[in-house]
Amino acid sequence: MACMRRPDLPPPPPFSDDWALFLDVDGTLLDFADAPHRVHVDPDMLEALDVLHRRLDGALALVSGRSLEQLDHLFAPLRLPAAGLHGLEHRGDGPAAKPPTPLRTLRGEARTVALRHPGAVVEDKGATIALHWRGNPDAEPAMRALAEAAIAWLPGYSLQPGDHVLELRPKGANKGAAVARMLDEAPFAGRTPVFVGDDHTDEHGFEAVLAHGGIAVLVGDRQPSCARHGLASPAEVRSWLVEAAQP
Ligand SMILES: O=P(O)(O)OC[C@H]1O[C@H](O[C@H]2O[C@H](CO)[C@@H](O)[C@H](O)[C@H]2O)[C@H](O)[C@@H](O)[C@@H]1O
Repeated sequence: MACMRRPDLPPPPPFSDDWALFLDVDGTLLDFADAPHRVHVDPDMLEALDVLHRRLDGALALVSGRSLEQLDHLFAPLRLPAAGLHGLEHRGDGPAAKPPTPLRTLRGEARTVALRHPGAVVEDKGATIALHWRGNPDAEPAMRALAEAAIAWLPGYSLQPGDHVLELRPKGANKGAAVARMLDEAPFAGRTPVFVGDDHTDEHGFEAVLAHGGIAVLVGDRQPSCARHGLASPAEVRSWLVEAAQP
């Protein structure tokens, strides 16, 4: 896949009712906040998502690093199709495996570090754990050191870098595999897939939709990227959705 520096990406083509729309959440639909629970969910965007979900006959999904539980809480009263934990969690699958003991040990140690660095956050998502330092960048070295030491005791786990965060999560699943899985099923199958995302983990989603003849839309200016279309910011994504939802 040719992933290049493309500084000036054109906006996505006009919205089409034959799309299957896959949307990343943080940094795409939502502006970043100092901590995961401090994000604001724009009510106009929620209404637009509801309209577009129905207009696409259900083929609109959230594809996020957050858990399904978090997504349903944030996007309530909507309960959209979704893949959580970077593709690890799918609706209808059984409960995720219990977190291994070293992950629970790490959680305790990371909470101690966070207490020493007010603003740092330990986000426990069950099978995965995210160590955040956006609210206190001084916590980054200690959080990194903890995560890097813990990974040696976590066979089957990998370190997932993100935006001011390092996550420990089971290997294997990614957003591209989640998109491919949904594209095999109704109501997504047979539609033109479109993935909108901002982060490194979204590149897997971009590759999956491009492999199906679809459209990849990068939010922001991270480079290099496989995306061939772009929107400048989450605010621009929200305006784009609200406009597309007009009758
Ligand atoms: O795949 P995404 O939907 O983009 O989720 C990626 C991670 O997003 C969240 O963390 C990020 O957003 C927080 C709120 O703005 C911010 O405080 C943090 O610095 C960002 O990394 C979420 O908390 C994670 O669980 C997701 O994996």
